[in-house]
Amino acid sequence: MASINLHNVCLDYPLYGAYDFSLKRRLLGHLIREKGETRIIRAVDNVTIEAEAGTRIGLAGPNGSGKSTLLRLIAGVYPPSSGRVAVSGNVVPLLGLNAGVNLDFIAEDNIALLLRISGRKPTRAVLDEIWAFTELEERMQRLPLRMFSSGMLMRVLFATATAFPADILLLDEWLSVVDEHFAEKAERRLQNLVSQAAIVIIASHDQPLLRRTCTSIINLDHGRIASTVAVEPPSPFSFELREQRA
Ligand SMILES: Nc1ncnc2c1ncn2[C@@H]1O[C@H](COP(=O)(O)OP(=O)(O)OP(=O)(O)O)[C@@H](O)[C@H]1O
Repeated sequence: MASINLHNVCLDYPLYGAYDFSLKRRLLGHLIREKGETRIIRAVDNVTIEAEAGTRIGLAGPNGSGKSTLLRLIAGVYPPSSGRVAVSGNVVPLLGLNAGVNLDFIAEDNIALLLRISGRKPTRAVLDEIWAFTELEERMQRLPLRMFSSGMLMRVLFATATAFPADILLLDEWLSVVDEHFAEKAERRLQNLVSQAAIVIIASHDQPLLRRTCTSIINLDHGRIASTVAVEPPSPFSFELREQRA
């Protein structure tokens, strides 16, 4: 049974030498370093979330409020600095362009590697289906990912990550780099995957998307949960009204 339990979770990013970039500080060095200077950024601050099968959570909040970091914690990319993270079920994370690929490897090898990491066998049929979904030229399969544009790279990552259903689907806002045609096609495939997944967590600035897809929206602010809002399912009455008007 799929579940996610985060209990009082914090994530601190260490800032290695980040205070020494200014010229003044480089020249004056230790002389101007204030005592007790913070050398971390707390990106996620004391967050508790419980999700069971059927939960669809939207993560909202301004830039830098901790949405992506929270998704990475759930995906196991980062361990928490404190608190407890317990996730059960197979997780498909769609977390962005640099997630888990080697840009020097050719596209086909990257796809095979990503499939193996998620416990799937990269058979010829699976690889062909994924490549057909990308709509990229056949020959590009044998080119290193370094030669792909952002949108092309996203097509490859999206097609691979969504090739199989997931228990837990984690989505960061990332479809922005693909063109309109692929975005429409991707949203259809995504909605299909969302409907099959037990738990879905989406980080986005797109409120209508969150309201269409989620059962609740968590608003983050400086890494903390500022509020949690339940999303009302569209009432059958208003649907009937709309149908009658049409
Ligand atoms: N690798 C990193 N090293 C240091 N600090 C980081 C790192 N990644 C993110 N941060 C910091 O952590 C905080 C949260 O960032 P995060 O990317 O999780 O926010 P976000 O809500 O997803 O933002 P956006 O809406 O812009 O995507 C920010 O203050 C950011 O500067």
